Amino acid sequence: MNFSRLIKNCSIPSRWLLANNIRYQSSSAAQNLIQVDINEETGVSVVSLNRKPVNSLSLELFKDFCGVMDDLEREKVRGMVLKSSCDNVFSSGLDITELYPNPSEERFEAFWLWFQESWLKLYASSFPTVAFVNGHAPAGGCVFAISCEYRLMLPYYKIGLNEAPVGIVATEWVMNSLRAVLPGKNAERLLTSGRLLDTQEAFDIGLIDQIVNNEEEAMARSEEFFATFDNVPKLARALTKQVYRKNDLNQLIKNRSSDAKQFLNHILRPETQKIIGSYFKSLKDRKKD
Ligand SMILES: CC/C=C\C/C=C\CCC/C=C/CC(=O)SCCNC(=O)CCNC(=O)[C@H](O)C(C)(C)COP(=O)(O)OP(=O)(O)OC[C@H]1O[C@@H](n2cnc3c(N)ncnc32)[C@H](O)[C@@H]1OP(=O)(O)O
Repeated sequence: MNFSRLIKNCSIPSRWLLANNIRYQSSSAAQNLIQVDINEETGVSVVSLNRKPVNSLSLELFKDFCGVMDDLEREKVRGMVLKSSCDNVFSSGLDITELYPNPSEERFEAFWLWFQESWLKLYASSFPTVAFVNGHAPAGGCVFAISCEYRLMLPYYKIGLNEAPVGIVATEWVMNSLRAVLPGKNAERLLTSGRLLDTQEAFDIGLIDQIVNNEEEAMARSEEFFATFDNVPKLARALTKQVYRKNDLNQLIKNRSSDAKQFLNHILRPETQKIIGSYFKSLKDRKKD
């Protein structure tokens, strides 16, 4: 695969307003990896990640997610609630089988570029976004949540960026998304310790905005959040958000290719493969105990 062509096809245009230049083709219509439900009355769209059993994030899921985001931009939805349709898990993060054992360069580059693209589309979406964290949200799952504008979470689950203990160094755009939600000191501690916080701890440090007890409450709180923008012209709101987030977006847009190469080099290092391998084995072994 020609890497520079792939980058070009995936690139956000220089205006960095999001792009319809990626031709979206559902990679997995039969698998239905993302479910979308638009409420015609309220204009709110509920997007459910649906890759059983734990919403691990694969290349196909990222592609489908980008397609859904393009559709919602075209539909001019009033707001989006991102949730999971898996029991107890919002998303278990990147699909470890995309990282281990020794992924092919071609697959990995495509995987990483669609991950970047998913983040760009979510982080710069013109419509307001709420993450309803209705299950555990480690690593890449937390990245999805912190890229939204508002976070609601059910009690007794875990959220955080546990990349470091898994042998992965979070990339700068992920760190920037966290810094946008948490004051510097707490963000750095969360990243360097890789600690997963329970719902109450996440609320106490401001990683999530509200604790909700069920989906009904989550939808009511989301509606309240969307209503705060009802008297704001849509374009002014969208541009304000995008200009506010411009530095974070540009950091990735300018470095997409090197970001992907750096991550691939890091993942393919024998020491990294060894750490991810034993982590993955421990996940599997947990079940046998
Ligand atoms: C130089 C470097 C530059 C840049 C680096 C950049 C960036 C980083 C930015 C983002 C990076 C993210 C990295 C990741 O996301 S790595 C993934 C990390 N995820 C985790 O650590 C979570 C692992 N999973 C769990 O803890 C539990 O599964 C969970 C609590 C989510 C759910 O528990 P539950 O008991 O309900 O289910 P399980 O029995 O554990 O799981 C069911 C089966 O699913 C498999 N599984 C779980 N998670 C994953 C995964 N992430 N990928 C693939 N497979 C996964 C699990 O093994 C079970 O499989 P079977 O045993 O049934 O075969």
